[in-house]
Amino acid sequence: MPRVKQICCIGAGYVGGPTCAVIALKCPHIRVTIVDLNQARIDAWNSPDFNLPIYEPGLEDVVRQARGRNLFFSTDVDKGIRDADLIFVSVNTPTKKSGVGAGFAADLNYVELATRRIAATATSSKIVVEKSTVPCRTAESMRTILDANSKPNARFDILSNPEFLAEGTAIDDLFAPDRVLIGSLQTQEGKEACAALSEVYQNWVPKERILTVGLWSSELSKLAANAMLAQRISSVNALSAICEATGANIAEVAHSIGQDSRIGPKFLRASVGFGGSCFQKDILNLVYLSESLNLKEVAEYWKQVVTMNEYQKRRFSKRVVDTLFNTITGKRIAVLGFAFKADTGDTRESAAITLIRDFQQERALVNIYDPQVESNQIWADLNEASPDVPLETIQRQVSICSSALEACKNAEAVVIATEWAEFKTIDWQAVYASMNKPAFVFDGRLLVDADRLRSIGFKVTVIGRGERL
Ligand SMILES: NC(=O)C1=CN([C@@H]2O[C@H](COP(=O)(O)OP(=O)(O)OC[C@H]3O[C@@H](n4cnc5c(N)ncnc54)[C@H](O)[C@@H]3O)[C@@H](O)[C@H]2O)C=CC1
Ligand SMILES: O=C(O)[C@H]1O[C@H](OP(=O)(O)OP(=O)(O)OC[C@H]2O[C@@H](n3ccc(=O)[nH]c3=O)[C@H](O)[C@@H]2O)[C@H](O)[C@@H](O)[C@@H]1O
Repeated sequence: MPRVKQICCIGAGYVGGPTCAVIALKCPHIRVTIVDLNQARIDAWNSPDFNLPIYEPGLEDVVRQARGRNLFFSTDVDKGIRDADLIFVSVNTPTKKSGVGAGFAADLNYVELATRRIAATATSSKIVVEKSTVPCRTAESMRTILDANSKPNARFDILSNPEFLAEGTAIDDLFAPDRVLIGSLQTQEGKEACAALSEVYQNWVPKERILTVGLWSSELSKLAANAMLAQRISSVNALSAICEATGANIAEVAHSIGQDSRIGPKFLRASVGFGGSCFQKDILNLVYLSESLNLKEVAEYWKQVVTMNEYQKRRFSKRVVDTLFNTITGKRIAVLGFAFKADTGDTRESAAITLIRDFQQERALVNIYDPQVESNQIWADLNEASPDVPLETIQRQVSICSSALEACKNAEAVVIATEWAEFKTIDWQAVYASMNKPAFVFDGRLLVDADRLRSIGFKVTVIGRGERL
């Protein structure tokens, strides 16, 4: 198998952009072109002042070093495909909104369109790599489409190479991944294609961290990893409810169980609920797969992880209402953080959206502050969350603020929805002085020093702690 010289990545999103920018940085001998149908997105990747379409610590530096050298962004999808010997398919795979499997199955329309485009355009042999998260055996459908539509002389090898980066730490994750997973058919050609992709990663990833497995194992491992990570959060959040009812402290419980080396300390932080574009979507995908395989009990088991997450969000907003004397009508609530986690501007499935919708339904006034999320994104998300409420009505109830201090002014309560580091160092004394009394803080992220805030005068409620205000 010849060495990979040109890579094309279809999809310039949160995964395709950072992943292939890092490949370009680490492999100066490979020409990497990232293509997308979305002109605005490509323009942003190409912007002279590096005003990139996604916020990710360290990303700008990578793009500055590689762009124009061996990293290119383009809307010319066909040229990208034609020139490449290896093509990543890194398009979105959202949950289906209608038709068979609506609400559970992955919408593979974008993967199919990209695959058809490859078949229609390629005039020489290619390695096609599934980077998107897809249901088990998607590679088989891709093969059928490619075989039925390919031009003479074009032969395709299909690999699965799921991505495990987390937003906010994408560049660190890509520089030093726990593992790179490559799935291939166990044929001679499949193994050679796998070796060619492995060689690309070996430019910076130690060989022992590159795992090569069968195609179906690789596809399923991605869904399984996300399901198990989300399951840990739902487990710890379920325990947080018990803590609140008993006086135990979830931070102490998580620390105690995490010291067991079989459990480990990571990913045990109780929260207002997990968000992000993938956990819920991938679990629902696993639920759908299990149901299609007639594995009803397995489907129910995984579904409970999502059910618990919904319960956690509801439980938190109810606690806010209960604590504020059973009504928040006409009261001003400052929500600090709108992104689904810190260090990203991404709001997909953010718990903050559900909380704010609940507060709107209770007819509260809401002030929002987030250091990275753009106002138009916040309005779009709130509009989508309450499709029956006109945007003008939402905008009469909700204000977007440019600092935490501004958001908290004249508020009855502060709700911490995202764990941005800057919320730890707010001038809480000044916040207290500017709020109505009694001034409440609801910490949904185990972020603040509750005792210090109480000494200032705040009444503090922390997720997973049931003690006095
Ligand atoms: N966001 C994340 O942190 C992670 C996402 N994933 C998976 O990676 C995949 C991509 O996710 P994101 O990058 O977040 O999605 P995204 O929505 O940010 O980006 C996907 C891009 O693909 C483009 N696209 C769609 N169809 C196309 C076509 N036929 N030709 C050219 N461009 C096309 C869209 O315009 C969009 O810019 C999904 O399957 C997701 O589950 C995996 C690991 C992490
Ligand atoms: O497939 C994907 O999209 C990615 O999904 C997650 O990454 P991401 O969603 O970007 O971010 P996480 O750090 O996993 O956080 C997800 C959500 O869980 C929450 N969380 C995380 C950890 C924790 O202990 N508690 C907790 O509530 C976060 O605040 C956030 O809302 C996985 O961590 C990645 O490995 C995976 O590649």
